[in-house]
Amino acid sequence: MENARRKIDDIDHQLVALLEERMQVVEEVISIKKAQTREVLDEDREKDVLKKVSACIKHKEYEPCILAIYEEILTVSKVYQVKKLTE
Ligand SMILES: C=C(O[C@@H]1C=C(C(=O)O)C=C[C@H]1O)C(=O)O
Repeated sequence: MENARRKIDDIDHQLVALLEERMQVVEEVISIKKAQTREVLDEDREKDVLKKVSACIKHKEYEPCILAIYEEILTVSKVYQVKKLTE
């Protein structure tokens, strides 16, 4: 059990770094949307993101789990953008 949990802790460490990196790019998107007065929601882009994510998944049995996580990432990304664009 300890060994498995150590592996999960290590993966979480990597995931957090990548999520922080993703949010930093979202900051760039916020600046562009502000400058171009564009909507936060871009449904076509979201469909494309989810399509690309699905295509990366090697173990198809994990697809529903990973897509559920991604739906949440997209939601949180939009909530953050709306907050930053309205404050
Ligand atoms: C980041 C963007 O804003 C929103 C959030 C997205 C994301 O986090 O990937 C994708 C599309 C948009 O609904 C974007 O437009 O690229």
